[in-house]
Amino acid sequence: MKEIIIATKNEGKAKEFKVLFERYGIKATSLLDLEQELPDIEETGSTFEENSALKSEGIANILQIPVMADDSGLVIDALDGEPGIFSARYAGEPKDDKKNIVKVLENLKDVPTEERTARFVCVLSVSIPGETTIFKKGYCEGTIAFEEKGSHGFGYDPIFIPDGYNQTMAELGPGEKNKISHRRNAMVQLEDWIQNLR
Ligand SMILES: O=c1nc[nH]c2c1ncn2[C@H]1C[C@H](O)[C@@H](COP(=O)(O)OP(=O)(O)OP(=O)(O)O)O1
Ligand SMILES: [Mg+2]
Repeated sequence: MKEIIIATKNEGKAKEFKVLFERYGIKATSLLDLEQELPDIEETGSTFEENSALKSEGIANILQIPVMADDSGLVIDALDGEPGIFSARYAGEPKDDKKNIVKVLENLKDVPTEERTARFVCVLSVSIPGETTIFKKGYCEGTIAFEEKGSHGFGYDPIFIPDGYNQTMAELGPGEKNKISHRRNAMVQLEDWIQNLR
């Protein structure tokens, strides 16, 4: 079976990539699956693209094989785009999904439904040693709920209601999420590259 390394230590992402790549007959291996302990890469960039490239290039340079990375986050209009690239550590270190959700709900407590628009953003980067890194960006539009609901997924899924639904991403579950997510929307743009993977 063909294999791709995903430079992530996020269990939720790793799980989704396994399912998304399985459809193409490819095994997605995350850093959580590797015996070799790889360094935590500091996300010091100022864009999703820069941070994704730091991860894919950093790990590709060490392993000397093709590596994909995902830098993603939640962009909320009423918060001028926050938490954005700071989504993982919005409520401080160490990163904590639950505290991040509490902080978003608190910041939006006086914001009415029609002004709670937001989108998930995912930038995928693929780095092959000796080649230029390629990027694909996917979005998922929605609104921020007034309370958390649902137990599937990870991160901000319990407070994100995708457009066209009246349940949160965490209520919808993986089958539906993998049809409409920002991650899926970025991945479909990589299909040609994926087909040529050896
Ligand atoms: O589908 C999603 N559903 C809910 N929340 C999500 C999603 N996608 C990204 N997010 C949130 C989680 C985290 O707060 C941040 C990603 O931060 P990001 O740096 O890309 O990932 P991370 O540090 O968790 O793992 P890693 O860098 O090892 O891939 O955006
Ligand atoms: Mg990260």
